[in-house]
Amino acid sequence: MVIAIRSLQFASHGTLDQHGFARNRFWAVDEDPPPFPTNTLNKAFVDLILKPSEEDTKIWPHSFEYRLRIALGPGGDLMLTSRIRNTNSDGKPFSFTFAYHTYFSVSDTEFLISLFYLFSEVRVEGLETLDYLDNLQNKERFTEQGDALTFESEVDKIYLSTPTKIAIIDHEKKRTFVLRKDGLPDAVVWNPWDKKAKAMADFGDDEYKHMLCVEAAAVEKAVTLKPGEEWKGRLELSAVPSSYCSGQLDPQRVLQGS
Ligand SMILES: O=P(O)(O)OC[C@H]1O[C@@H](O)[C@H](O)[C@@H](O)[C@@H]1O
Repeated sequence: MVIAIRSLQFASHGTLDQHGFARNRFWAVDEDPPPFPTNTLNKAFVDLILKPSEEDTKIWPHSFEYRLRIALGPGGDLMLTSRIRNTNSDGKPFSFTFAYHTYFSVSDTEFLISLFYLFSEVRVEGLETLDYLDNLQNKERFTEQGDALTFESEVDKIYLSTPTKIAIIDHEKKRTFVLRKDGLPDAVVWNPWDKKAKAMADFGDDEYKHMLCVEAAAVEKAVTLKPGEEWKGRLELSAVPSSYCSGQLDPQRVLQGS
């Protein structure tokens, strides 16, 4: 799994370059972060901080502190907590969009034809029937139809008002990634598929078959902070064993399970 932080802008949803600048900067270790409102039992964590450089303020004229805690739970769960504070001294608010750009390694996103039926090895559950903005169609709004999401071509969608829990079910690997999120109402689902993969310099031609991006995000409505205000966006990722019988998956177990 690969994670990049897209802030203070998701993709082209703003005035900055694609995905903003936070992901391309060197972060410092935050030796003395302000306490978290709720204490976690996780002992394995690192706190990082990003403050704008002079160059950054030329492209985004605001002062901020972006704190990121990366924590590992005892079972291998990964917890990412971002805290962004407006430290402007000129009294000005600022707005930003955000996404945790999480790439998941999956067995095969393509449809396989088995002897008796057509099925996909990889499905996403939790987003069915929701509205989404389609990045491939000028961010037009549509409503998802049907059951869990499967993949047979390029996809680049921003699902809106999503539940706090989303599952990526990998039949072949018998593994489910569970995303739990807080403060991040949207979810981006992205796979470049074959043509775009070939056109991307940092992406292998066939890698689209074995990856899927499902990203906890705040895109449709930008977050606005007045000076002194802080925003928090949290993502928890776990990988749990999953199986299915007779080709049928039990989505309720995945979505309602712990
Ligand atoms: O290659 P990048 O800049 O990390 O972006 C990859 C993709 O990331 C997705 O999150 C976006 O929705 C896509 O539009 C974008 O192409």
